[in-house]
Amino acid sequence: IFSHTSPEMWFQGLFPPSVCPANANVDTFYGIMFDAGSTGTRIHIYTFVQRSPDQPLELEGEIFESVKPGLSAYVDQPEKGAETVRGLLEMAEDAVPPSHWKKTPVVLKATAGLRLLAEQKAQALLSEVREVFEESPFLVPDNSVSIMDGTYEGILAWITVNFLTGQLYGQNQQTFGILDLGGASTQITFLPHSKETLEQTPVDFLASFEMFNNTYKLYTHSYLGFGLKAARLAALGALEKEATDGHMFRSSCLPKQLEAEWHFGGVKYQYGGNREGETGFEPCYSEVLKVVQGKLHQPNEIHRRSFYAFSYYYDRAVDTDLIDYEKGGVLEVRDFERKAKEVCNNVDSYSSASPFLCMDLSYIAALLKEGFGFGDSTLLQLTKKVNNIETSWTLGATFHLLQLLGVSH
Ligand SMILES: Nc1ncnc2c1ncn2[C@@H]1O[C@H](COP(=O)(O)OP(=O)(O)O)[C@@H](O)[C@H]1O
Ligand SMILES: [Ca+2]
Repeated sequence: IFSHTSPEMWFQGLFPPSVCPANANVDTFYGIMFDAGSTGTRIHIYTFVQRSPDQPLELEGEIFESVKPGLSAYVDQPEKGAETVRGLLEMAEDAVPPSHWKKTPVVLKATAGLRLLAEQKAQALLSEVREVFEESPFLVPDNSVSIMDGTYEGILAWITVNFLTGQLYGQNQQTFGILDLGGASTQITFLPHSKETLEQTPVDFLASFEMFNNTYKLYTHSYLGFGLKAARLAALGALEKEATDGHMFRSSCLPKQLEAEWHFGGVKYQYGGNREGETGFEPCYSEVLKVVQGKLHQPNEIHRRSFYAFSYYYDRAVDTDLIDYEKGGVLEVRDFERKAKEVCNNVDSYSSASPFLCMDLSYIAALLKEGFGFGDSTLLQLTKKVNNIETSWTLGATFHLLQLLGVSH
């Protein structure tokens, strides 16, 4: 039965991979990146292989885990917050072989949740996390625990998506823009082709960097306070008020009879439906419109670029069966508005899913159309994973980290 097998084939199977001559030079590297988001903390453990010293690293796989709530919910209990990081880091001890621990870097970058906290409180949280890192067996680079600048959030997510879809190397590069809708902030990033865009854009919306022997000048901006959950508070009028305690914030986007409370960023809010007044899509849309109208820069060129959208764009599209949770899909901007009408005009029958569904969908429609200025028929690619890797800024950040440490070229 082995007569068709050549001798080389025979021997190949006999060598364990690490001593097999064909693989003699293969090196494995690991990188651990924490995303301390406003609604949750996530660990991404990436595995890379290098087939020979003169070849680039290849991404082999990712292990991903997350916990809720995010660090900012522990604003007055920093040690407890850091414990959530410790729990996730223990997973990394199982995922990375002990022989590699000392050279595997671990980094945490916090986003909008911590940007919104008082400086001192945010620093207290970060310093507790630093202690957890120092006690771990991993490599802790300088400045390994920090709040990330919003500009990087956009650039790094852009790198991730365009790397995973194969746009950053080889011929025929047609990069995709990205739209990320977090809890507290939202990002838009794309590679402008036209000179007009570069001329008409405020300089702090443009960022240049080098990657894989190319120079890119990206349009990118992170809007703090325009994430989905921050937008809920803005729509409810809860951001203008000094004392939120005991005040009931009402909205035409919520089920009429609803009264409930909600915790975000360590603050408790009470909210409810418009018992006396109107409810439904029309009044709701004008509420959320006030949050975005005239507040965002509208680059003309977005009408001619293709965009990937993720985070809450993805989650709310899944919640309303616009796309499949596993497969994602392609939507038009108008699909969000259509769903918003459907949900808002029957808000009571959807309230078991989430009382905020009408408000969230209306906000997404308003953000896309009146905020960024997208057309009704603009196509959005909704994706959670590409080739089984999460479409998160964390991969771009890990590339950058390995480059800084001299592990990759
Ligand atoms: N690794 C991930 N893959 C896909 N979606 C993610 C990932 N991490 C976070 N999200 C999504 O991001 C949204 C929450 O944003 P978050 O990161 O907590 O806030 P912010 O970016 O404003 O700090 C949620 O929709 C969540 O599903
Ligand atoms: Ca995020």
